[in-house]
Amino acid sequence: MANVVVVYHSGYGHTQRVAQQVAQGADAELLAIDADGNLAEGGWETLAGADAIIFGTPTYMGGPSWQFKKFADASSKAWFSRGWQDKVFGGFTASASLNGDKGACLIQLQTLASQHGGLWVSLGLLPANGSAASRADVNNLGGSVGLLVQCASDAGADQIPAGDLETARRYGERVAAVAAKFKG
Ligand SMILES: Cc1cc2nc3c(=O)[nH]c(=O)nc-3n(C[C@H](O)[C@H](O)[C@H](O)COP(=O)(O)O)c2cc1C
Repeated sequence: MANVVVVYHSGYGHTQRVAQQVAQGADAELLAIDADGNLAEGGWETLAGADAIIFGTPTYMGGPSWQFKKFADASSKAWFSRGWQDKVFGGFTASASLNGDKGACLIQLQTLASQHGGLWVSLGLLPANGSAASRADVNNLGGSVGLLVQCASDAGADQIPAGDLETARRYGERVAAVAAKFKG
């Protein structure tokens, strides 16, 4: 079994709930980036030992939160030593609007993984985009690069649509399965 770590920032709990779903699917360890953009003691060592790393951030102003970006910039230490080379990577983001520029945010996560020489895992699920589709369906937002989650701006994390939560769980499963294949 692969060792998967979900490292995420969440300002108001939405991304945290998604991270929990992804971690459940992947049987992964959760690693929070705090409100100052830092990891708890031992966090970098945990990431160094991972077979797969899944990045999570809310979309703020069309990109990752500044706390996530601080983490991303701090990961340049691992970049210098190629510490994350050939690890498996995935990523997700949550935002309030149906579109909300989540795609632009995900591309930044994919680029971060690529800077590290990682192997990016796509969402791998067909979109539910027929006329009968609803927000209770898996991949109703029609993502492909990674996991997209939407929750209304006045709704709490407990109101994230069921379809998005199930999509999150399945994406976690997929990243873990890919990582296990590479581990052999
Ligand atoms: C500073 C800020 C910027 C935001 N920018 C966007 C945005 O660009 N697109 C969008 O759809 N939602 C945006 N939102 C809404 C959040 O993405 C959304 O509420 C998300 O669920 C918050 O996740 P969190 O609770 O994990 O922080 C923004 C919220 C904040 C506080």
